[in-house]
Amino acid sequence: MAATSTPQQRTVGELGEAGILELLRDSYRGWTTAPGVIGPGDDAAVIPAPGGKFVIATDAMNEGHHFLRSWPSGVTDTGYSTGWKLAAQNLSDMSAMGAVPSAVSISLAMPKTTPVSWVAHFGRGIANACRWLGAPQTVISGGDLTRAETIATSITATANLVDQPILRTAAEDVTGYQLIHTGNVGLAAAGFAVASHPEPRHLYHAEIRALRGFLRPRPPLSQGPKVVGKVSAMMDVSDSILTDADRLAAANGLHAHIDPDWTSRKAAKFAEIAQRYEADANHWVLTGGEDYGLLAVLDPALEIPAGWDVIGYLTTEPQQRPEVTGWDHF
Ligand SMILES: Nc1ncnc2c1ncn2[C@@H]1O[C@H](COP(=O)(O)OP(=O)(O)O)[C@@H](O)[C@H]1O
Ligand SMILES: Cc1ncc(C[n+]2csc(CCOP(=O)(O)OP(=O)(O)O)c2C)c(N)n1
Ligand SMILES: [Mg+2]
Repeated sequence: MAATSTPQQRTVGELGEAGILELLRDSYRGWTTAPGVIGPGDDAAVIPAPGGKFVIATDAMNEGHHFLRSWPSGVTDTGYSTGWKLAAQNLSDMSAMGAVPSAVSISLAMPKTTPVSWVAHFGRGIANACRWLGAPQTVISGGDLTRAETIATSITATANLVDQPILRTAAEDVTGYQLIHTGNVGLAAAGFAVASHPEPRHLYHAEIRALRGFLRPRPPLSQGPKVVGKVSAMMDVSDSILTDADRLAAANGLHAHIDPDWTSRKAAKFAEIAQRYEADANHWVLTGGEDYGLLAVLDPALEIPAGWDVIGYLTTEPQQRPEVTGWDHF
């Protein structure tokens, strides 16, 4: 190791692959084993799937497109928030199928100049998201480590079904069914505005809350498995209410009507921040992504599950939409 650098300045280039792996293993110590599990260290891991089938999905977060280490507003991320958010969004996809997470496999590509502390915080963020979001049974099963010009991360998550999976397409005709939602909405978009502000400024409590929602989202993980057998279709909201409600509706050959009163009620919470950032809070609620709430389709004859809001309904009538309804990478 170079004698010239302090622990804070050390980079992964000084550690080498084996050293980085050791560091990562250390940062999520205690998360790599469980009964019946063969964890990191072999060519692949072995994870129990008691139902005979399991749920699996991948989501990536790349520097410059999903996160920055240093935002224009002066807000910085040690790596912890990136790890947290990467885990959160993958666990959210599991919950949106009505499943309980079983494992996450982590891919990390980064420049040689990446601080060692970034990697340690990244690993800690993943483990802590699993713990505090209510998925402490999740095993960190391993991953992959490579070099790249900027940091590129992804997680492949697996989960076990509690019963049948909840798909985007319902088994029955859902015309006139209610659209229900649980979780945050508009909060991450407000936080994105705060983080992106071109210069540092004093942040008020509501802005710090929004920032936290953007950097470390809190998907309502327990709600997905809880509504199995109750809702007819479901997905999580990563891109925006409008984009994702339209996707859910289209998967059922329908259109999504979103209640303007619900939008205004949600937007009212962001009135002050929106004013400060010369933004439209309604727009944050409808077109902002990254809150990872759940959107589901419910038979109007059924009781609204606790913690969910009715936000609209499915209809055969096409709906008016703004030109841009949400996030699109391309
Ligand atoms: N590179 C890929 N190869 C194959 N399928 C993909 C790829 N990228 C995305 N998909 C699939 O396309 C669908 C939509 O992806 P995405 O919009 O990322 O979903 P989500 O919002 O749930 O993360 C998913 O079923 C996903 O598995
Ligand atoms: C540096 C930076 N620029 C822009 C954004 C905003 N942003 C990036 S991805 C995204 C939405 C969802 O991401 P995606 O990768 O499409 O998730 P998926 O649909 O696959 O779950 C948003 C609003 C951000 N988080 N960070
Ligand atoms: Mg995806």
